[in-house]
Amino acid sequence: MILETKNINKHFRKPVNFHVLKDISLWVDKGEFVSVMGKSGCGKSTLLYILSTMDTDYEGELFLNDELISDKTHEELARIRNEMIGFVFQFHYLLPEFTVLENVMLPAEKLGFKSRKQIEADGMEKLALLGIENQAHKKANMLSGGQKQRVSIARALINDPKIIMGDEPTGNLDSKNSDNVFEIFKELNEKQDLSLLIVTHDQDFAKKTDRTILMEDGRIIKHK
Ligand SMILES: Nc1ncnc2c1ncn2[C@@H]1O[C@H](COP(=O)(O)OP(=O)(O)OP(=O)(O)O)[C@@H](O)[C@H]1O
Repeated sequence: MILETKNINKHFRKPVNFHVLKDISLWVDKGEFVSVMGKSGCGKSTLLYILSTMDTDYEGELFLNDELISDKTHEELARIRNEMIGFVFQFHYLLPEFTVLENVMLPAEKLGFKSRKQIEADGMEKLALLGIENQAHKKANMLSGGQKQRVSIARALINDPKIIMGDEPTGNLDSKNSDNVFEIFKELNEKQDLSLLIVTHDQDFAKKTDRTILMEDGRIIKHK
């Protein structure tokens, strides 16, 4: 399994004690494309922060690629996260004054394994994969919403992650661009054997994934 949790519980302590995630046990198989749905406020983003190792304040066990990682240090988690996980958010968080290519290169430069030349070549390869290599040298703020989201997917792919996690990556797009992002995910899933876990409010998007995890009030109520 690429991702697994056993009995994850989380409480927000302030302003009052609030049991936000309750006994969350889930899994994503290698090569699986899974969506997460549930009403606003049910805990999807909170869960994604934990799964993506950015939040470590919880009880329970988290496994990535069959390795227990809930007991790792912050430094170890930063390395694991950079190597294993790609993120796509609702808002793209591109640096507007940087070029498209520079934005895509950032996570690889942070990891520091490769030369700048190699990272540049990899960045161009990812942009080509998403059909936007001709935008590489434009400033990020010059692009349309759909193009920006494709850049953020290229950025998520730069370190060849094992899994892509998304928090409403199509939430800010019109239906045409939304379909386009789904097709990109599907192609990465099929051709590159990439696993995906995508939080979405979009029924049509969720229906097309291999499986939908349904949440309600901090619990998982359905795995299929
Ligand atoms: N830092 C915090 N402190 C206290 N409560 C919080 C905090 N962050 C989120 N919450 C509460 O936890 C619950 C779950 O929030 P979360 O953002 O995970 O929901 P969500 O399912 O992602 O919602 P949406 O679909 O609207 O993005 C909500 O009731 C929210 O108000």
